Amino acid sequence: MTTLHVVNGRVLHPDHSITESDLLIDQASGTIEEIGAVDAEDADERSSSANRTQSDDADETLDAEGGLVIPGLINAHGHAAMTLLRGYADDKPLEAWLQEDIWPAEGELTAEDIRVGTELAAVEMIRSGTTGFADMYFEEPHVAGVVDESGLRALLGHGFVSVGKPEADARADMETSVNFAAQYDKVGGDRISTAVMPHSLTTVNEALLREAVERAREADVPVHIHANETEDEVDPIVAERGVRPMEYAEDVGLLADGDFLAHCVHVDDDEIERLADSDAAAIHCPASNAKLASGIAPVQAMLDAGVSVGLGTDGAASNNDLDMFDEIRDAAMLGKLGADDAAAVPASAAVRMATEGSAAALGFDAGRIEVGAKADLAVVDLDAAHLTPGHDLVSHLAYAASGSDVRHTVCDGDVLMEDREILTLDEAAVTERAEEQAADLIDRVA
Ligand SMILES: CSC[C@H]1O[C@@H](n2cnc3c(O)ncnc32)[C@H](O)[C@@H]1O
Ligand SMILES: [Zn+2]
Repeated sequence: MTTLHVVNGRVLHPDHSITESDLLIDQASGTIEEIGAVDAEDADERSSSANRTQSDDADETLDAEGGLVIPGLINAHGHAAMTLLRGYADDKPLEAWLQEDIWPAEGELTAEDIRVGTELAAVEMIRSGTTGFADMYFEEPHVAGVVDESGLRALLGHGFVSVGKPEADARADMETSVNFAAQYDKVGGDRISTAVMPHSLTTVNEALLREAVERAREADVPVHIHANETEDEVDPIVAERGVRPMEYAEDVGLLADGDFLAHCVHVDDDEIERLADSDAAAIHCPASNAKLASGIAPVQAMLDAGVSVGLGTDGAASNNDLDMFDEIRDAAMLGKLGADDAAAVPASAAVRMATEGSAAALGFDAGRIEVGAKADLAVVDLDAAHLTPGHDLVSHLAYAASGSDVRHTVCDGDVLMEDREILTLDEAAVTERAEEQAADLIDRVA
């Protein structure tokens, strides 16, 4: 058994208590084997040696001295390759942003753009302590290649739309989504899983939506979709069908175990109850919802009702970064504003959303530091002025820390970043290539 020892740090446990503990990780299974109390003499000896050393029995050691070992953050909704469109179109509401800027640019995307944009996203995520993500986009086999190479964990799907397309093209798009999900689920291990991904309740027609859901059930994969993001998305459903979107979603077969719905901003009490009574999860995207002025999701009400809630950045073009620490803070801040209650969405709840909540939504056996769970974790360097004094480290995670405080990132028992150096991707080459590829894309759009 090859092992990774994470030593000398403090560990954030699932109940949010914190102890000085070491972790023993089995790299073959990628799981946490032991969480041990620290032997003081051992700790002194180890901290004086190199950061990650080959010990006598050939195991690796990762030094977390002065750091807090937390579950790797999980970005449960996004469009990774949209990093290439970061800052390309800002300060517009969703519909205008998509129609006037984003969709025309996406019309020019090549598979290579998507590969490069996803690599850029992977660098950004690893750097900021994100170990797992969901991706709804195009050319997903190329996204899977980047996931494989980067060492991250991901749930991937081809997003499809039917509006504005001939029926045959829309059907082919849906087939691509179903086929990708069926072929790539758990391909080469358990770091890659999939879902069928209709874009939204309003951009896919009812017949194709029903069929896609049925096909997802046959393939034994979940469905991921945007829902109730703006009022403009809710109103036509109410006008045409006389029911609100969550009732329509249930009617087409959605809200089953494993399904997850991005945004859920404009949900009324009945819809919150439907979500709570279902086994589906809502993915809160506070920064994107704020930037596009879509609204403030009733997150505390959803949590109170028992809805399973995860956290996501959405794409980098509506955020404009993939730092989940920002997202945690935004969830807490906007949760309070939305509920008009400073006690709403406390630090602990926001951190849980980005860890256990997102893991549960995506079906990852991660999001918690516990024996038997996947060894997906980040070490946050606490030795910084903005994280001093250390009265309450969960408060710091939510309100004071940022992605740049992450020192090490580990996924599936493998070290992806050590001492702020990414080991699985060449960061300088990725960013340089992304700059060129983005410029080339914009030239093609013009
Ligand atoms: C069909 S692949 C995914 C599709 O979604 C677009 N998108 C990005 N952000 C949002 C959002 O906040 N709401 C709805 N759709 C969004 C993305 O540009 C792709 O076209
Ligand atoms: Zn989205």
